[in-house]
Order: sequence, then structure tokens, then C-alpha cells
Amino acid sequence: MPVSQSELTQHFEHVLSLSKIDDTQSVAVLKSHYSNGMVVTAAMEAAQRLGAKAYIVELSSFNHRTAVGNDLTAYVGHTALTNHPAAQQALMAADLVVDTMMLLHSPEQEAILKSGTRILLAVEPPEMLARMLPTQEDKRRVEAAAKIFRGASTFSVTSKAGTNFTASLGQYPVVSEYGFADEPGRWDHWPSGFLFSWPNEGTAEGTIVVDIGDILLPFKTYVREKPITLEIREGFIHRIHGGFDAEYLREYMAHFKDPDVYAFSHIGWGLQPRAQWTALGLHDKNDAIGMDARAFEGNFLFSTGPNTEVGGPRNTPCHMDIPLRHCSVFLDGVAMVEEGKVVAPK
Ligand SMILES: O=c1ccc(O)c[nH]1
Ligand SMILES: [Fe+2]
Repeated sequence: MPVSQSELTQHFEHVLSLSKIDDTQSVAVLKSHYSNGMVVTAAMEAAQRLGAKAYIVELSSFNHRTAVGNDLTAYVGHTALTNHPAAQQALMAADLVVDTMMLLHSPEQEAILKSGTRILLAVEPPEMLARMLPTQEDKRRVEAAAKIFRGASTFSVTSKAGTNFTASLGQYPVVSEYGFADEPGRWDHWPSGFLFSWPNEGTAEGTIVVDIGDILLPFKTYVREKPITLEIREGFIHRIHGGFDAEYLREYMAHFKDPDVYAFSHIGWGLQPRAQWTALGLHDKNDAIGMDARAFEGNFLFSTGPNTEVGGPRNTPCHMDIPLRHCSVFLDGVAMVEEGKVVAPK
């Protein structure tokens, strides 16, 4: 269902005011030729309506020959901002950057955040932005869960399909995503509504079964034929087996010829009630990066590859986000999610 420019601008005004934009602030809209023009216009108009000093930083696009497909999360870390100090300065000068081109998982994003500049990623289409408009209640729920997560030392996941996974926590921070960037140096993503951390190096262990109906991003496919079984030891995936989907995943990851692609990236769970597991099946592959799948309430989301987002050593470009249904997620043995239903915190 198409969203009009004026409705989208109103939504941006809501999200930028949640992000504490007012007449004391400057807003840089980062774009490239593939950015959604309606989103860029809405961000600029809304920032000015709130009295902020708004400007656009346009970068040429960046394509690496190893990248396969168009999804913005498939090949991460190296962007048009890499080795571009002048543009980075222009962005660090702003109080808030609205990123419509995807800097996520890049060292440059970390440098901009460290300067105190806030970043709000917004690359989904207008109807997804509208459907998952963030609220202060989203922030309360996600932060309440993050508080428990920050105090936990073990993360474990089980499922009837056969998942039995554990990891130690504490080496890396917990990242919450609630859809607006309201604190100095904060990165957030609209739409979102989930939280995650990274396993301590070398501690991810066990088996993960990607069952029928679970989702593979950036492929934007639902596993349909046979479950995929991942065998994990000392923080890395050592075996991927099952049917066609397993073969496809093996082939795709092998293409990068980089052992770090088998490492674990972020692990966490979804808390967005307005995100739908079904949404991905109703969009073409290039419509969106698929935030419904990452954020739907009660998912267990794990990912592979980079940990640059938290200053880790792995800058591998291959990033898989794999949200599972019907899992139970425990922190220090206390259930946060039971078979796909969020049970804590209240
Ligand atoms: O919001 C996001 C999107 C992609 C990702 O890998 C993490 N968080
Ligand atoms: Fe991810």
C-alpha cells in the first residue's frame, strides 16, 4: 500500500523528534544514487520543520566484485565512505546522520559514533517505515530486556527442531535497536525493535537447526525443503548440512574464500510486535533488506561474520542474518523467550 510523501514526512518528524532533533541541532542526510528519494526528501523536510540545520552528503555508490546480489546487508564493512576522510568529517560535524545508504558494520560508522554524532539508519521502503513507526514503549521494552542481557554471562538457545546452542557473554556490549537515535553516539535503525550482543571470542558452541519456515538473509528465502543443521565449535561454524538450502548456504559462504565468514556475529531476539514473519514473502527481493524478519517478536536472530560494530577484529564482508521461529532463549538459565513467545521481562 503506497505511502504518500506528506505522510512519510510526518513520520520522519515523529522519529526525528524522538531522536531529540530541534532548533539546536544539525542533521546530515547521507545518500547515494540508490537511496529512496522519498525517504531523503522526508528526512530533509522533517528536519527543517523541527528547526534543525539540515544538509545532504551524497557519496557515489561502491561495488565490490565479490558482492553477489543487491542487498545492502550482504556485503558489509567496505563502503563509499572507506578512505574518504573529507566526507567522514562532513558527517562527524552533524549531531545526527540519517543514513539512507548503509554504513552498518563498517569501521567508519564506529568512528563517526565515537565523535558523539548519532546515526539513524533508514533504508526500508516507506510502507515498512510507516507500519513499524517506533514508540517510546518500544524503547522501554527493548531497554528492559537489554538491562538483563547486560548482566548475563551465558546465552543459550534450544528448540524442538534440535537447536542446542550456548555462548559466553561479557566481552562485547549489548546493542539495542528501538528505532530512534536519542542519545549522544547512539546508532539505531528505523524500523527495528530487537537486541543482541556477540559471543565472547571462541565460546559459541553446539548445534543450530534452521528449520522449515526459518529465514535466510540476505537470500530472503524461507527454508522449505529440509532443515539446515549448523555444527558450531569454538565460535565458528564447522559443518553445514541438510538439503538444497544447506548446499546453497555452503556455496554462498565458500564464494568469499575467507575463514572468518564462519564466525559468529550478533546473537539476540526480536521484540517488535508490528513486524511480521510473513512480510518477506510479500516483497520482491530488492524492495527491502527485510527488517520484519530481524525484528518479529519472539524470534531468535543469529548472524555470521563481522564484529567490527563492537570493535572486534573481524571485518569480513559476508554477513548472514538468520532469524528462527519457535526457539527458547535463556540468559543465565532464565527464559526470555519460550518456543517463540516472549516471556520476560514483563
Ligand atoms: O538493524 C540491523 C540490520 C542488520 C543487521 O545486521 C543488524 N541490525
Ligand atoms: Fe546482522
